[in-house]
Amino acid sequence: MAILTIKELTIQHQDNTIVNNVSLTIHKGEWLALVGESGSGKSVTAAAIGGLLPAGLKARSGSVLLQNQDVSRLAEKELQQIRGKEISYIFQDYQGAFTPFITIGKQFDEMLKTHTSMSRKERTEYSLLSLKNVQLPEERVYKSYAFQLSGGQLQRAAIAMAMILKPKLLIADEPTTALDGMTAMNVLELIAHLKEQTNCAVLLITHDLRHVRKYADTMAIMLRGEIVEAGEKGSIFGKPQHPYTKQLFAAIPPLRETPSRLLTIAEKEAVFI
Ligand SMILES: Nc1ncnc2c1ncn2[C@@H]1O[C@H](COP(=O)(O)OP(=O)(O)OP(=O)(O)O)[C@@H](O)[C@H]1O
Repeated sequence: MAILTIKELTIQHQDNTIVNNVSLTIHKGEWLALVGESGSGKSVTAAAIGGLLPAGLKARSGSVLLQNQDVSRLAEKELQQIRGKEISYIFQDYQGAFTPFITIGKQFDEMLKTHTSMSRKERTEYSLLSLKNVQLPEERVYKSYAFQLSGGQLQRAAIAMAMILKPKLLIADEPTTALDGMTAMNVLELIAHLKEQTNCAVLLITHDLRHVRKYADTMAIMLRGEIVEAGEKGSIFGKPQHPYTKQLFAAIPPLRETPSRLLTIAEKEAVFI
């Protein structure tokens, strides 16, 4: 079942076309990786899905269907209902997921208060459970402010919050770029685990082809605002068609020459393919 269908989406900034005629489909439980050079329009496309286009950018044509609902036609108030509940985002800037001077617990509570009819007790219990589910010390994190947590902990908390309402689609825009290799792997493992638990669809924007190789089912490659190639990960890695895709794969560094005994298990797993 298709969860997200983007049809011929074109986004403009003044007279510049930023995203040109982009079409994409992601099915229930599917993990799609969107890759491509910097500035190719990946984040703008992702932002358009939830109606989060920055000021000055405008969808000129096309549609964004969440199942059968065209979310590109919705007013901001309706979009607010959908964001968090049906479509959730996590970003590279995990600090930005939380308001600095409100405890993490209070922010979880507000989210549940806005979107569910849970009682206060249920909300607290469910928030604690969600934090525990992402392997955080739930009582402590619940009472903490964002600045009291490490980067890895904060990204886990951001993921827990993004998943708390069991969205149909999780959009992860370079969620590991600001994290060290080991923490990045753990965060992706966590997303994979939550995806298994909820069977949500995942749209992952990344520059790291190791992560695509390991986690994605399908992939799409963007170049200068257009999708130049899309399909099953295996067939694209096995037989890339577009010259840009070939160039992208050719740029993957060869296996590190570090003696294997010096690599930790996580690093071994993370070695470029
Ligand atoms: N608010 C804005 N106003 C004008 N142009 C913008 C704005 N936001 C993004 N752009 C332009 O849109 C284009 C696509 O940007 P986008 O952030 O989607 O690229 P990207 O593929 O996600 O890049 P990266 O991998 O570096 O994050 C870029 O040329 C960028 O300069």
